[in-house]
Parts: sequence; C-alpha cells; structure tokens
Amino acid sequence: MQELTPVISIRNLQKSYGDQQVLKGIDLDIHQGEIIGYIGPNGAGKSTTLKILIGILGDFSGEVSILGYDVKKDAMEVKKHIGYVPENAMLYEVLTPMEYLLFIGRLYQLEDAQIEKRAKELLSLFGLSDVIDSRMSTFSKGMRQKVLLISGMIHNPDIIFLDEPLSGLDANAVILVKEILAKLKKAGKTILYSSHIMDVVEKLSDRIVIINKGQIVANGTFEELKAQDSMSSLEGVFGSLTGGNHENQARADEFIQALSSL
Ligand SMILES: Nc1ncnc2c1ncn2[C@@H]1O[C@H](COP(=O)(O)OP(=O)(O)OP(=O)(O)O)[C@@H](O)[C@H]1O
Repeated sequence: MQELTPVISIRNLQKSYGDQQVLKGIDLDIHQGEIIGYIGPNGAGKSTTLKILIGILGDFSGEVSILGYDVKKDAMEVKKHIGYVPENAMLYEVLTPMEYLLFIGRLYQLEDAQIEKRAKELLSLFGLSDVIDSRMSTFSKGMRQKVLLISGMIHNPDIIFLDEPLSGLDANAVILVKEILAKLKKAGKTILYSSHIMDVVEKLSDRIVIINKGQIVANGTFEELKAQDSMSSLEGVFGSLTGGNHENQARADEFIQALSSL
C-alpha cells in the first residue's frame, strides 16, 4: 500500500528558551482528516509546539512542514491554510465581536459582506447574537473563548490548531465544540489540539500524542495507549507516563501538612 503523505510533518524539532531546552527532538506525522489530541503536563511544551507550527516562533531546529511547505521558508503560504485558536489571546476588548471578526477576516482577505454573514451565523450558533455589537471588555471568559474559536476558523482553514479550546466553556458549549470539531474532520479538515480535559480527549481524538518534558512518550489511539499501559482510562495512562499516579497522593498529604505547619 502506498504511504500517504502527511499534511503535517515534524522532524527532530528542538527548541530552547535561553539555557532551557523545552522541546528535545519531536518527530510527528499527521494525516489529512485526523483529529490529534496533544496532551501533557503543564510546561511540557505543547503551546511551544503549536506556536512553531503556526509560524510565530521561528527560532528552532529541525524540520517542520505543513502541506509540503516549510514553516520557516514558506510562512506566508502556510498561514493561508491554517487557523489557530490560542490559549491566552489578547482580544481587543474595546472592540465588539463583529468589529473583531471583521478585523481578523480582513487579515485573511475575506470580503466584508462574507465576514459579516459568517460572523452573524457563527456568533448566533454560540448564543452570542444579543451581544454582537457590545464591547468585549464586559464579556465573561467563556464568551471571549467563543469569539476566539470563531476568529480561528472564520476563513475556513484546512488545518486547525487549537490550544486549550474548551477553556472557560460551559457544558453545553463544550458539547457544541466537540460536535463542530467532529464535523470539521468529516469535511476533511485536520485538527491538532491540546487539552487537559481527559474525557474529551479520549472521545474526540483519532490519535493521542502525550508529551512529557519536551519528548513524545506515547502516540496512538486511546485503545492502543490503554493496552500498552494496562490502564482503563486516559487519566491513568497520562499519570503513569508523566509520573503523576504515584506522586499525587503524597503531594496532597504534604500540601495539607504545609497548611497546618507553623
Ligand atoms: N516565552 C518564553 N520564554 C521563556 N520560557 C518560556 C516561554 N514560553 C514558554 N516557556 C517555558 O517553556 C516550557 C514549556 O512551555 P509551554 O507553554 O510550551 O508548555 P505547555 O505544555 O503548553 O504547558 P501548559 O499545559 O501549562 O499550557 C515551560 O517551562 C515554560 O516556562
């Protein structure tokens, strides 16, 4: 059988911030239509990887290509095909959702009429019709997250990167976003997302990649990961591969002791 060409290819990716090496040789191939859950402990290097993929961190070694384009050399070409929902974005809070989405849509060279139509529809699907013209400074965390999600996808990209996309969302919105991602996959889009919500990652991902201290420690379907580690849940696999399972009980005890010490 002929090997499919990956849409995202990462080879020996290394990245340091000063003396601290954060990514220590990441190798990863992602194929069209896959939903990949990229998970790992706080500080493992997930956001750093995503920022390299979308071209906002250029100072790395190794090869990273998207749709055959080198992310360093062909950054403009790459940007046309990707969407990004960042973890902590700077929203222009003085703007309204419509103004913000017009601003973002114009960066992608969409026509104003098209942006307005899409923005209205998408904001309405997230229950934000009533605040379409309100300043975002008054928005809750979840409302801001919904606007960010829309802004990362308004240009209908082929590949979507999402860093903690469910952050701040209520239970209904989480279900909606899960459904949207599943339908985008059906439409042939490729999705790489990071999340700390293990039951979502379990259900949504075709493949789960676990990164710990800048290295990939697991890469497979949920079933494969469970079988490899003889665990029944992704939480169990995660703990076993990233050192959480044994330590948490003891740490909790120490935490309580520290609170009551003089
Ligand atoms: N701009 C920066 N300058 C210096 N160090 C940084 C910078 N950005 C990230 N780091 C460090 O790189 C490491 C990896 O950070 P990164 O944000 O990629 O982790 P993460 O896996 O996304 O974590 P989290 O789950 O907490 O979001 C951390 O030790 C962090 O302190």
